[in-house]
Amino acid sequence: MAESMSESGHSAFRTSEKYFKSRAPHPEIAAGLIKRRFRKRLDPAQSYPLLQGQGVLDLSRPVGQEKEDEVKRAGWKPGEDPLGGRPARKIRVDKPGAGSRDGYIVGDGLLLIPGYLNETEQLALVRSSLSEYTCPPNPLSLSTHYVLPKASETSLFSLYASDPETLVPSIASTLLDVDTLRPSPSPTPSSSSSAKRQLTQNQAASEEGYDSIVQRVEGWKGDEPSMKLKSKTAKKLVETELRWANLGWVYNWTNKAYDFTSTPPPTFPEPLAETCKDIVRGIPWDEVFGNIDDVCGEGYEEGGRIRPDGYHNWGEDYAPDTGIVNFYQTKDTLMGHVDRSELDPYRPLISISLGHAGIFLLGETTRQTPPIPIVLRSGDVLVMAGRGRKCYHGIPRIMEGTLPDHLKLIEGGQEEEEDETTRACKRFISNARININARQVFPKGFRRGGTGTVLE
Ligand SMILES: O=C(O)CCC(=O)C(=O)O
Ligand SMILES: [Fe+2]
Repeated sequence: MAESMSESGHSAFRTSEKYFKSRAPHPEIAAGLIKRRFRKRLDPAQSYPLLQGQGVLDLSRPVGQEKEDEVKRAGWKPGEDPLGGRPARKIRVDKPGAGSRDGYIVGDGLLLIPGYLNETEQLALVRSSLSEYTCPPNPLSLSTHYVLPKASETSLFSLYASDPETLVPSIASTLLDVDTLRPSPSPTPSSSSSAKRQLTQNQAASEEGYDSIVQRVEGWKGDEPSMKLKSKTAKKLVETELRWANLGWVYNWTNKAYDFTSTPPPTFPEPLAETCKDIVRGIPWDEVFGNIDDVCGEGYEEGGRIRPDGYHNWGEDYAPDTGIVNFYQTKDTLMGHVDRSELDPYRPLISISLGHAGIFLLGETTRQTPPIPIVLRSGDVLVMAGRGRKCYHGIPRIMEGTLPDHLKLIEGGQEEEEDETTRACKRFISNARININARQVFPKGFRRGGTGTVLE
C-alpha cells in the first residue's frame, strides 16, 4: 500500500490540502518571479514540483478559458497520470432525454460524470439553491445567530435580491446592544467559526444504530447564538457568511448526527430528488462493482473491495432524503472528512458542482494515502457509493477565473432580459461555488419505531 507521511509530519492528505490551499505561486512559475530570499517563506508543500508527480484530473475544462483559469496560473497541469497509477475506466451513464454522458470510475464505488448538467440545468439549480433551498424551514449556517425572515416571500435571499442593504438583526443585538459597541481589538472573522462546519472523526451511524443516535440527540436544545455578532446587511450575510443550507433531515453539527425527532419527517425537494434518482438510474452499477481488477491498480486495494448489498435495486429504490448545499466564496475551503452519519453507509451520495470550479481531493480510507486532485467544474457530478463512502475528501481551493459564461451577468443594456432573482443569483455566483450533495439516510425498508427499529 502506497502510504506516505511527509517530513513535516503531516499526513499525505494534509500535505496535499496545504499545497492546493496555498496561494503562493507554483515554484515553476515563482522561480522567475520571486527573489531567492523570499522563497523560503513559501509553504514547504510548495517544494513539491507537482504533488507526488501527479497532475490534476481535469476532464471538463471548457475550451477557450485557458488564459484566466487558475488551474493554468497555478501551474497545475492536467496530469499525465492524475490517478497515480490507478486506471480510470470509462463507462456510459444514461441521461433521460439527453442520451448519455461519459462517466469515469476513479476508485471503488467512486464515479465522476463531467458535464452531466447542461447550462440551463446549472442555472436552474443555482437559482433553486439560493432562492428556494435557503428558505424556511431549512436551517442555514446563519440561523443560530441571526433573526432571519420567516416567510419565503421575504426570505434572506429575496432581501438580497430586492433590497440588499436591509439590516438583518443578530440574535445578540436583540438581547444586548452589540450594534453600538465599538469594534473589539480582534474582530470576529468574517466567516464566524460557529457558522463553519466542525468536522471531526466520529463513529459511523451505521455502527452506532438508530436508537442510540435518537437517545444521544434527545433533549438537545440547539446551539447557543454568538453574543459577539452584530447585525449585518442581507448583502454581507449572503455574500460572506452563508456557508450551508440543510435539506430534508436536519443535521445536527454539534452531535454529528441527524435529528430524527421531527414529525412528520422533513421533505426533500422533489425536482432535486428526481435529478439524483435519474443519475443513480443511469449508472451501470454492474460495471462499477464489477470486475475488481478493472478498478484497482497495484498498490491501491486497502481493506478489500465492497460490493454493497442491494446495489442492483438502487435504480428503483434510491431516494435522497437529506442534503447539504455548500456555499463557497473563492477564499473558502472544506477540510478533509468522511461523511458517516447516514444509517445506510453505502448508498450513493450525489454531489453536484455549480459556479466556480474547485479542487476536490479524493483520498482513501486513511489520511495517509495521497489523494487524487480532481477539478470539479460547473455541471460535474461526483457519485460516492459503496467503499467510496468511506474515503476522505475535501475542497482545499476554489479557483478564480473559472466561472462559465452562461452563469455570468449579462452586461451592456441587456440586463432587463433577466429577472431580479436571476440577476441576484448571478451576482452571488460571480465570486462563489455551490455544491449540492444529496444522501439517503435510511436503508430501504427501514421503519422508525418507538422502542426499536424494524427492517422489512
Ligand atoms: O463541495 C464539495 O464538493 C464537497 C462537499 C462535501 O464533501 C460535503 O458537504 O460533505
Ligand atoms: Fe463530504
